[in-house]
Amino acid sequence: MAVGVLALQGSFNEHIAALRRLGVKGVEIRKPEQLQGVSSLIIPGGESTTMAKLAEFHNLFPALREFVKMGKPVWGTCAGLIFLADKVTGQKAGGQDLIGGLDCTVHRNFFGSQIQSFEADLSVPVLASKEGGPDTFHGVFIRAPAVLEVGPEVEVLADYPVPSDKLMDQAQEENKGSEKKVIVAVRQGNLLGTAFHPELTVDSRWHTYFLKMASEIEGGASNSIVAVEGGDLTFDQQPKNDLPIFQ
Ligand SMILES: NC(=O)CC[C@H](N)C(=O)O
Repeated sequence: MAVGVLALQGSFNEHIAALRRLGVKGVEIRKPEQLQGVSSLIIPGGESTTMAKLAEFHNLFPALREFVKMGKPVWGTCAGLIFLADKVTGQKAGGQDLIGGLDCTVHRNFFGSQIQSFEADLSVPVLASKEGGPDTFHGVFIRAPAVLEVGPEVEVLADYPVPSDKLMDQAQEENKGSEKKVIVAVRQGNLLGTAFHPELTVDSRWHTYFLKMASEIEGGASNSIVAVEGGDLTFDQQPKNDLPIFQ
C-alpha cells in the first residue's frame, strides 16, 4: 500500500515530491476514511495549532490516534512531531489537540520565532549506519520544536548542541552558563519524529529510513514500498535533481 501524507496544511507537497524521487507514491490524506487506504503516514511540518484545528474540523483525530495505536508506521516532521508527542510545552493559550503516542515532551517553538529559523549540520550516526552517506545531515529548522525529555522506550537519533544565542529568553535563563543539547530526532517503535524538515533537502536518507522502517514493521507484507524503483539505491545512487529544495 502507498504512503499517506497528511495534507491539511504545511509541507505535504514537498514530502510527496521527496517520496516521488524515490519512486514511492504519496497519497494525500484529508479525511478519516482515506487512512484505510495507506499502510504508513507522514505528518508534515507547518503550523501545529492550525493543523490541529483543521484535523478537528475534518474529524481526523480519532482515526489518526487509532492508526498510531494499531502500530502503523508514522513519521512526524516538525509540526508533525508536535502532533505525535504525548506532552507539549509552549502551546498557544487554550492548547491544541494532539495525536500522542510518542513518550516525550516537545517544546513547540523551542528555537524562537520564524526569524530565528536556521540550518545546521547534525550528527546522525544511526542514520549513516543504516542508510550510508555522510555522518552528518543538513537540518533545516523552521520555527522548530525540540524534544526536551524522552521516556525509556525512545531512541534518540540526533541531538543538537544549541549555541546560547539560539536559546529563547526563557531557555537562556534556565540554562545559564551551560551548553544545552536538545534532541531533534527520535524513534519509538512505529513512530519517528524529526524537529527539522528533511523534505526540503536533497538528502533522502530520512525518507529511505522511514520507508525501510515501515516495510520492516509491515513484515515485508506485499506493499509498494519494498518493491519500488529506487528503493534499494544507496545514498550515492539516489537521484538529486528534483528541486523545490535546498542543496
Ligand atoms: N516548521 C514547523 O512545522 C513549525 C512548527 C511550529 N513550531 C508549530 O507550532 O507548529
